[in-house]
Amino acid sequence: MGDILQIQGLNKSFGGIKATDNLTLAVETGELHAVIGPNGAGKTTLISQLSGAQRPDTGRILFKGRDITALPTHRRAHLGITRSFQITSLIMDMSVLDNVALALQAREGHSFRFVQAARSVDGLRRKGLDYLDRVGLADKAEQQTVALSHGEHRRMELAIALASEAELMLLDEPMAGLGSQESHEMVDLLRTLKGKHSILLIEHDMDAVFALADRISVLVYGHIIATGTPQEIRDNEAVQHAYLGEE
Ligand SMILES: Nc1ncnc2c1ncn2[C@@H]1O[C@H](COP(=O)(O)OP(=O)(O)OP(=O)(O)O)[C@@H](O)[C@H]1O
Repeated sequence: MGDILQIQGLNKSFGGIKATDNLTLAVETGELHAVIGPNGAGKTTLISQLSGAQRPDTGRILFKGRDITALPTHRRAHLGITRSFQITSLIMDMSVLDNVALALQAREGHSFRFVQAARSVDGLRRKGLDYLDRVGLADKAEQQTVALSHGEHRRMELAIALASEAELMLLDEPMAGLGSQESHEMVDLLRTLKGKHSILLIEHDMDAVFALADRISVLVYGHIIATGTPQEIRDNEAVQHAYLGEE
């Protein structure tokens, strides 16, 4: 299938701290690739460089073979890369359906100011409801977003990510703050995306990571120390050492 994303020799420092240290990693088309690592390993800094929120000092990022290292976030989004969860995009005083409608409009390149008019268009409304249905929120469509629970907000974020129809989804800690029942539901939802989108998942919940990932890369001090299947990562001594070292 080939690689949808190639990260080549990426470096990013903050003062004396090397948050990204000669990082090389590839995400195969259609795979769910998780990046795990101890606190402060550089996961957020990596995803920020992939979304375009931060610029690497050196190194290259290729999306479908094209060098996107210097492109701003909106250009990357247009090419088919979306980042979700950690930077929330929900507008709390709008309805649940309007939030999804906004994402659909953004994809189609309309101005957000026309959301009311556009929502009345049957097609957009139907599509929005369809995405909400896929995350189990169709019955909440007309509610104010602020009235929903944290778990429901996370599912809304997923609906918005789906509405972007991105080929590459950067999922930044989708389980954060979820209870165990909600986490299970989120894992089930994310499983339904497998194969349809290429996914780079950053997540602290190891049960979720090992349940979902096709491959896992382990980041320590900004550097990938191992990449492999969940079983290979479980059995890897350097990985065990890195985690045991943390505890
Ligand atoms: N803007 C910044 N200025 C200075 N140092 C930073 C900045 N952003 C990140 N760092 C440092 O870079 C390192 C990597 O941070 P990063 O947040 O990417 O790690 P992380 O793996 O996402 O951590 P966590 O799992 O706790 O979210 C840390 O030492 C952090 O303190």
